[in-house]
Amino acid sequence: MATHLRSAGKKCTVIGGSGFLGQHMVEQLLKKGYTVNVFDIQKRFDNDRVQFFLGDLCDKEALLPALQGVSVAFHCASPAPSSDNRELFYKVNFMGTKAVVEACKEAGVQKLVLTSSASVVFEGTDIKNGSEDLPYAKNPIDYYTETKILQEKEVLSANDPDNNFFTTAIRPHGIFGPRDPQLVPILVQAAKSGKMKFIIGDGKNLVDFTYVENVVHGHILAAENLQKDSALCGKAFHITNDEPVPFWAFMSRILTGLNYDPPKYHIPYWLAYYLALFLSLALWLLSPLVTIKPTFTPMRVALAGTFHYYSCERAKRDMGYKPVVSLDEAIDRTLQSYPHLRRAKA
Ligand SMILES: NC(=O)C1=CN([C@@H]2O[C@H](COP(=O)(O)OP(=O)(O)OC[C@H]3O[C@@H](n4cnc5c(N)ncnc54)[C@H](O)[C@@H]3O)[C@@H](O)[C@H]2O)C=CC1
Ligand SMILES: CC(C)=CCC[C@@H](C)[C@H]1CC[C@H]2C3=C(CC[C@]12C)[C@@]1(C)CCC(=O)C[C@@H]1CC3
Repeated sequence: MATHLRSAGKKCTVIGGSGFLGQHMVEQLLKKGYTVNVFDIQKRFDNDRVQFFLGDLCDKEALLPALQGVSVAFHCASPAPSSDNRELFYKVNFMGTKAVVEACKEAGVQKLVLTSSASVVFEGTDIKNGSEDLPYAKNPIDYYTETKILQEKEVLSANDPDNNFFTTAIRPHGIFGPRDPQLVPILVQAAKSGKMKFIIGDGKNLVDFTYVENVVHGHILAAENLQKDSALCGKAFHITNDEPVPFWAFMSRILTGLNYDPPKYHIPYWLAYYLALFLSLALWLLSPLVTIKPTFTPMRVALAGTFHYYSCERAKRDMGYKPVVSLDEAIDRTLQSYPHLRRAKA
């Protein structure tokens, strides 16, 4: 059945709809004929076709009005990974997700689609074409990932066909695209301050970077295929561009596309990792006196220096997923969307 027919008359709520992924979700859902509510702690855009509900997702009572008459809830809210705030991650990603599940059940929402992360299985060592059968990381790379694991377990175990409540989780990796506040802006900031001179390791490590529209496509397919007895119930799915790319080739392409020099000197992975670890320990000791956010954290070094790419075969098989925008096209569109970050040519 054509997607627009299946989605006719569907009402959904995007929790975290003011964020980078959330805003792209809203745009595509509207295009596909959904009626869209946004629930978020902040309002970051205006759209007459969207009903906004401002509130904290940890508060079940605040969530309930946003979920009335809704058949699908997309939960893509999270504190930013760079906030590095353990209590906040635990409160929002774990306790808050429990409140989301409870509120969905109470409001009679039938489907809950969580935005998880492929990092839930990443421990800082190589993963090549990893499937969803990999175990959750025993030693997650940071507090953010630790609570993404708790969150995913909470949502998947809430799948309850007897009570007409179905859940699934999408695990994207390295989302990028127009309006992303993380990847390109952080990279350009690092280049401006002369910190993008080194390639960590030999530069051959393959990584998934996933264009935001492909991630959105995966979420919408998940919602439309999630139903009683479907293979999606209570399961997680990798959504990638299906084109793993050397991490440093991707970074170099973004940098050169914005007129910055690509990194060219190599630094051994272990040296970069221990330098970053030493720096974060030093900054932690100094934290009562000064707050400095380092560009190179042990987590970022691990992400930049190891293989970590994932198979999306399960999503292809069970929901008919196929990336809709190629990596080349995605990079071009992304570069064009950041004219303000482009360095003027000398
Ligand atoms: N950006 C990436 O590369 C990846 C992101 N993800 C996941 O995708 C989801 C979306 O990420 P982004 O769009 O990049 O983040 P974002 O920071 O742009 O958006 C998150 C949104 O959640 C909202 N939010 C945070 N705490 C809230 C609360 N207590 N109550 C209500 N709303 C709250 C924020 O206001 C924001 O609008 C997150 O769950 C993230 O963990 C997963 C893999 C990779
Ligand atoms: C080495 C360096 C300073 C690179 C700059 C780019 C980084 C800011 C990004 C490269 C990989 C990205 C990534 C995430 C955030 C931004 C990067 C570190 C996530 C941690 C975002 C949240 C997730 O769930 C996993 C992502 C993995 C990749």
